[in-house]
Amino acid sequence: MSQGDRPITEVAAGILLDSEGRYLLGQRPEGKPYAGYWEVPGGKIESGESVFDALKRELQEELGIDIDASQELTVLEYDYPHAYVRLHVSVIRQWSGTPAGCEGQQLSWQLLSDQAPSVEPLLPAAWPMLEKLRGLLKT
Ligand SMILES: Nc1nc2c([nH]c(=O)n2[C@H]2C[C@H](O)[C@@H](COP(=O)(O)OP(=O)(O)OP(=O)(O)O)O2)c(=O)[nH]1
Repeated sequence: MSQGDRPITEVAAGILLDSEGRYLLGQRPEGKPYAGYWEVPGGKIESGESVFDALKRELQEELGIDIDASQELTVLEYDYPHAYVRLHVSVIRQWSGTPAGCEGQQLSWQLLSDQAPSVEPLLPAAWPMLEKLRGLLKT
């Protein structure tokens, strides 16, 4: 699929939410676009994969955890200089294992009640995800 003449990069992103209202951010490793920026864990959906399949795979690869279920939160599009991305964002409340930075990335748990994360910079498209999550938890 494409947006104008730009191909769309489909991405699955997963917000891990713990019982204390904290969510997890990871820092993009060197070598990727926006290296050093903080993001919600996830990555590109490969051909033939469902959003959930991609999320499960990415969370295993990046964090070393296993998930059995996720809740769809929102779909967002963002036009970066390097790519036009469509982010399928899900919330995960249960997982097995302890999240670790398997690709050498730093991780940081953040309180959702705080307006801004204590780490920066955040990928631009991560902000609207956090707003959606706050909205979901208010209802
Ligand atoms: N995971 C994630 N990606 C995001 C977020 N916000 C945002 O704009 N993106 C964009 C950045 C990238 O263009 C794309 C994700 O691709 P990626 O480079 O992390 O994917 P990947 O791990 O499969 O990468 P690759 O090394 O296989 O190329 O989505 C976010 O919060 N989390």
